[in-house]
Amino acid sequence: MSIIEFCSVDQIYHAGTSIQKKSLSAVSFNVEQGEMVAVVGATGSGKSTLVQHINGILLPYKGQVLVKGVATSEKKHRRSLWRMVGLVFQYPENQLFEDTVYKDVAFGPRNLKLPNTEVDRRVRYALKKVGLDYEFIKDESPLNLSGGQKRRVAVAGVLAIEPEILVLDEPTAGLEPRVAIDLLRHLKELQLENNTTVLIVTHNLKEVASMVDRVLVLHQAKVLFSGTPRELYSRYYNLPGSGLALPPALELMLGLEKRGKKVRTDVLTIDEAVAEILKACKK
Ligand SMILES: Nc1ncnc2c1ncn2[C@@H]1O[C@H](COP(=O)(O)OP(=O)(O)OP(=O)(O)O)[C@@H](O)[C@H]1O
Repeated sequence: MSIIEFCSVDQIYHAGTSIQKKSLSAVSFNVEQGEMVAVVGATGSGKSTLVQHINGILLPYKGQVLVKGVATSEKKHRRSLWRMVGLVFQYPENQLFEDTVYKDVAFGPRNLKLPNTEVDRRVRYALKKVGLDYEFIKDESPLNLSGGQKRRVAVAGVLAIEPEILVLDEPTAGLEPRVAIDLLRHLKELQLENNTTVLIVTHNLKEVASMVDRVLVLHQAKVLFSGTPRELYSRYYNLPGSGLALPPALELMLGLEKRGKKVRTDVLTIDEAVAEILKACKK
């Protein structure tokens, strides 16, 4: 059984009014336990709408979303769904409201009525997972932190709930590239160490292409493609309107191919591109 199943899901905002808007149309896909999936697509394609179905903030207008085999619409399972699925909204740092980092990260576990020792363990664990030094940062006011630090604290607040499924809507938006890559690296570690299922909504597939197992491309409320990043890039030209940018390593390979060099055109990383260039030089 897949951990997440979307079965022919339609979503309509303001249904039955003159301003109704279909933002998901017959969306079907599965996510396996422990997978890391990127959700990409042009602005307005339905990415945020889609991920808000996973913890039941939005319920399907038609069809079903199942998490561990249970429909998100089942009221009696709501609490366990919220514990299982951690959702990090766009710009989550706007929701930091406590006077210290410690209290902010502890908010979720305290809400779960966990004993203080367990709350403390989780705060330490979550801050470490996002690359922050517990002793250094725990008593700081969130207001005094840099943008990147605030983002990490906000993500730590969700990690402290220890969700089995972690959904992040544009987690690197507005961060400088070095900070963004570091945060993504920590999310990858979390996936690999804890078998956490991770879904990342992003405009920047280039940034995550080498770390995700699968990419889901949305286009005008529909799933246009679901497969590995390599499969996606090898079919890139068949995906008009997806608004995808190529990773620099792949652009380099396509440039070489245009100049008559026989190189692989499914590379994702600079290391792979270097290996191809060295091979081409030897020929
Ligand atoms: N609360 C809402 N009320 C009405 N329409 C909405 C609402 N939220 C989103 N929409 C519409 O649904 C469609 C999908 O929006 P959504 O935010 O899911 O797209 P997205 O792919 O996440 O876009 P972006 O990349 O710009 O964040 C858009 O046309 C949007 O205008």
